[in-house]
Amino acid sequence: MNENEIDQLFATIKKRLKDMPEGSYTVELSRKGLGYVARKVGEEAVETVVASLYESNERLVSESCDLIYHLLVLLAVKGVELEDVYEELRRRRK
Ligand SMILES: N=c1c2ncn([C@@H]3O[C@H](COP(=O)(O)OP(=O)(O)OP(=O)(O)O)[C@@H](O)[C@H]3O)c2ncn1[C@@H]1O[C@H](COP(=O)(O)O)[C@@H](O)[C@H]1O
Repeated sequence: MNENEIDQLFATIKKRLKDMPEGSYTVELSRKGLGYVARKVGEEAVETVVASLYESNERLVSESCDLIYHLLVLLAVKGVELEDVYEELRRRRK
């Protein structure tokens, strides 16, 4: 399978949540609970908006990475597969 960066990151996140190694930020985040992870997604979304309006494209790229990472952790914590998201995107394709 031709895995992209997002597929690879999601696989790593799921592995961290399965193995629960110490020192992993993903594990640290998941231990704080669903509400905390969900709030982090909201916080990173706001930071992405601020970067797009008031900062550089470099900052926008950086905040987008934070947003994507935290969204992937949220999906993994909820047990949603990235493939389900891809499928929905394909369903919407015109
Ligand atoms: N892509 C990421 C990634 N993007 C962002 N972050 C973390 O998200 C945090 C950004 O949020 P903040 O700026 O709010 O940071 P913070 O103040 O430390 O966070 P809080 O105290 O508010 O929770 C930083 O600590 C970053 O390290 C990430 N942490 C991990 N990854 C990747 O996820 C995979 C698993 O990482 P570990 O779980 O650390 O092994 C690896 O491939 C990593 O490269």
